[in-house]
Amino acid sequence: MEFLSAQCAARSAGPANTLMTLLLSTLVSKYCELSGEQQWPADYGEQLHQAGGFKHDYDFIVVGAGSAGAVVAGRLAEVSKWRVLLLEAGGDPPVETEFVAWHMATQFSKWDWQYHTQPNGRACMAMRGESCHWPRGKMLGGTNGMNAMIYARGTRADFADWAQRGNPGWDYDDVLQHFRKAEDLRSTRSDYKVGDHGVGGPMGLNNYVSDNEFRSTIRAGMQELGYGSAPDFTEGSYVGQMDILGTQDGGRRITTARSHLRKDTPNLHIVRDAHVKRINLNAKQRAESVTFVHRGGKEYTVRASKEIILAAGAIGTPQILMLSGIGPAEHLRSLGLPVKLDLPVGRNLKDHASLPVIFQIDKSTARKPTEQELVDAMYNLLMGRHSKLLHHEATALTGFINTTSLLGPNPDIQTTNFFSLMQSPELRGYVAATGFNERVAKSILQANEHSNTYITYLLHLKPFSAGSLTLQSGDYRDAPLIDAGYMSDERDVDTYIRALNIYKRLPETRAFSQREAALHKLDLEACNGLSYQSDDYWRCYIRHMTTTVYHPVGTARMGPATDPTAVVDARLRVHGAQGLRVMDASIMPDIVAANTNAACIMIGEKGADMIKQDYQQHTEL
Ligand SMILES: Cc1cc2nc3c(=O)[nH]c(=O)nc-3n(C[C@H](O)[C@H](O)[C@H](O)COP(=O)(O)OP(=O)(O)OC[C@H]3O[C@@H](n4cnc5c(N)ncnc54)[C@H](O)[C@@H]3O)c2cc1C
Repeated sequence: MEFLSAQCAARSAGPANTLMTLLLSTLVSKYCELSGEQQWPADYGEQLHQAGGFKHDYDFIVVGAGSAGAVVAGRLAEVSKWRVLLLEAGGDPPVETEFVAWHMATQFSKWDWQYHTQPNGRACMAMRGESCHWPRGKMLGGTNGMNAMIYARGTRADFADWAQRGNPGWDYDDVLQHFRKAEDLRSTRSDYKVGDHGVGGPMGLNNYVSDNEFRSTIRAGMQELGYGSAPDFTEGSYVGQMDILGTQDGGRRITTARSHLRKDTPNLHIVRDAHVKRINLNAKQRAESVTFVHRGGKEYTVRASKEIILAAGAIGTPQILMLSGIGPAEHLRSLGLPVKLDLPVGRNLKDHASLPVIFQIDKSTARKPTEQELVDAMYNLLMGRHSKLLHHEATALTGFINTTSLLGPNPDIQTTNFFSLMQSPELRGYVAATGFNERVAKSILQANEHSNTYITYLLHLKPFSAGSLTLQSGDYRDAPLIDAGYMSDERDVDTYIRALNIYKRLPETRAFSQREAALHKLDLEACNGLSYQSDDYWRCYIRHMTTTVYHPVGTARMGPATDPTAVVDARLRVHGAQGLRVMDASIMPDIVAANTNAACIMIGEKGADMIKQDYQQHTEL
């Protein structure tokens, strides 16, 4: 009572203040329940800290608890006689990672590695310093903890290409069983053909919760342009607009840390805040141990009797390999690092670029979100009711189109959609997180000043352009140098021009004109003098507005020993080394024509199965 009186001087004879106090303490305890330490497996780091060292060696050490690494560690630990150690540089995920509406909230926080690309005058030119921000998750669950959760496997053609490059066992029909092993399709819609998706696996998949009716405008507008809808994207041989599946259920995110790391696994030790510096190879190139820094202080070296598996992602894995002396010899020598194995680590970096196309809509009917709506959303969430925070406006609907042929089976552009009410805080958040320079940020927000806004992001699915990743020093704390490579091949610019010429016609459709849609002309200093919407204008627009859609892959590419671009073989073993494998986005021979998380989960499942086969172990649950 005293507390309330002091805060708001409410006159209460007693019962009102008592109830108010009860309400506040209920809200606080519900909030604390949303995300607590008890949800995750124990941190072995405390025991390590107390003991000052490890009590024994491990059979397997997995580096990185991300989309693939958590799967690998969880699956290996199913063999109860194996001792498995999982080292993760981050800690437990924050509460915002739980709910889909906050999927961008961890960017630029301590749960994000916060990488940036090198400016190169070809792309990212409307960003501050002409550099794109590349967020990567630093937590249990890795980037799966901060991603937009879209679940799409990739096309049959993607995996046929992987196999044809000399990687037996990676054709679509081979990898399908590993996708399905992880999957638990929870959607009750009739869209999904029985048997196409796995059921009963650990990773829950469902359609996003969304009541945003603008989805039907997008579907109708695209239909008028000749691009219809599709029920599912199982093999990627579909094109169309579809309500995609997500690694979430009812608006709550599911990461591989949640799906694959079980709390009651005594033979799996997980150490958080364990920043791996290097893998130590002996004279016979056998990976013997891992050296890491715990909690920013004490350094430990821990031995693996069987294998070490690197799953630190497309940036972390090549960095650790190079710091361990595995990489391009000349580059390592230039930094004074020892050369153990001369391999093209860090080359062949591929990413999906993303290009926002901005429309003003609903000029006469636009409205601002109210504070009351935000409060209601939080209150409903805490009370376990239907809440806007469980909605995913951005990606509930996704489109895949082929820009060269309306009927072409393999898409070259994917779209995700972002609808904002007038003067929306979400749009301001997006502009800040993407890192647009001041002039362009202001110009984007102008589109939202007096109207609602619709942004469609054009993702270029099969880029020819490739970049590279190198070290800036031999210090493990220094972020690597990233040349994203975007638009270094003119064919990628041409694909984008074709896509822009399709999407610029949306306002002409009946569906969009009913919503008073107009393409928003951005204030791009370098492009303003060019004829608006000409190919030259679009070229300039592309080079300025291109940013990442966060899918880097390929920096430790899979391929046979005869392939001079390959780092690991088809069983994911590092060429020339023993007891060392890579299992994460780095191994992709080429980027899949879909969001990359599903393929990373599959790589983790397949990689763990290959290890079990090699040691002739079967899963014991
Ligand atoms: C904002 C955003 C949105 C995205 N949206 C989608 C989407 O909707 N759908 C989709 O399919 N994909 C999406 N992606 C991409 C997808 O999430 C990634 O491709 C995938 O998570 C990569 O998995 P990984 O296992 O290779 O690496 P990660 O999941 O990044 O795991 C690597 C782990 O290793 C740890 N690590 C790194 N270095 C070290 C070190 N030195 N020592 C110890 N630990 C280390 C990291 O902290 C991390 O936990 C998105 C990505 C981002 C950033």
